[in-house]
Amino acid sequence: MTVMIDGRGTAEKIRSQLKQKTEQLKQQGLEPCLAVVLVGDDPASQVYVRNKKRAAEKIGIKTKDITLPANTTQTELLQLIDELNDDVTVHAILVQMPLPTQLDENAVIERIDPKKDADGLHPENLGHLFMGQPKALPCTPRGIMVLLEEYQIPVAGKNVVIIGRSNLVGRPLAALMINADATVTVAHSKTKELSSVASQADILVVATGRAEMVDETYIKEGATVIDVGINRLANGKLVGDVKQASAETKATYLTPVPGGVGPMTIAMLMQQTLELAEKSNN
Ligand SMILES: Nc1nc2c(c(=O)[nH]1)N[C@@H](CN(C=O)c1ccc(C(=O)N[C@@H](CCC(=O)O)C(=O)O)cc1)CN2
Ligand SMILES: [Mg+2]
Repeated sequence: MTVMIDGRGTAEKIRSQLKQKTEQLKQQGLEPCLAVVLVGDDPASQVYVRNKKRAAEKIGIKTKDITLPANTTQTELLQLIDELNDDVTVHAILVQMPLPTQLDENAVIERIDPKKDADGLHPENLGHLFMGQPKALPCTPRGIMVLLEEYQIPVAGKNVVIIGRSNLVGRPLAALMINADATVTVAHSKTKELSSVASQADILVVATGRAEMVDETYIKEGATVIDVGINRLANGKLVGDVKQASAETKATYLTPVPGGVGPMTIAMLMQQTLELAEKSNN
């Protein structure tokens, strides 16, 4: 029997707690505000940004919405970020990724004031995380840790294999897992004998961006499998990086797609916005 981890339900529970928290902050005269920056017209990004604004609105977090054309220059985007950094009414800044190819994502992230880093992706915040003293955290990895906690799945001393080494998921998740006393392997496209490496995992996290790449041959009997992938097939169906039916023959816990990790990313973004607002002096 596989327990399906309910990310949607967990995210909803967190959001209702955050709503109360927001009301308290407002009573204290603090109006939390998240700046949401979207460059270009990538349809998936438009959906994610809309969902983020909707989540903020439901919780009572104000958003400052900025949509820029696809041909925006690096100078223009950096100037916008400088303005948001200087705006005392803005507590958190989010730049939706990916950016159009003419823009340098790392330089953009680096320009955000680390104290307003809603996504926790600024090198200074990643540095704190890797030193075991986290401040702002990347939202998807944080959401994964919260789901494991929610389902009381122990991490300390466990073998964790993460497939994928992105700055958004794999690398920061490795740091969070190390900080939680796991034994961590980060595998990727150049890893030899990948299915054999993966099948050592008590907790297998898959963030490859390759639809249904992982089947039961990658999974140890009784493992927890966290599927970070979101892939839309030609027939319109949304699938993860894990073949779900096949994983269910082995996994004890499994995150579905949709309704697993995705909704937690947005809930964590909301939580971080409130935390940054609270830590600010305005
Ligand atoms: N600045 C950022 N850019 C990107 C991030 C991020 O955390 N910060 N992550 C991804 C996209 N993303 C948020 O931005 C995101 C992706 C998916 C979901 C989600 O809830 N997915 C649903 C399915 C939604 C659908 O139908 O398409 C689910 O899994 O249930 C939330 C956030 C890249 N860019
Ligand atoms: Mg680029």
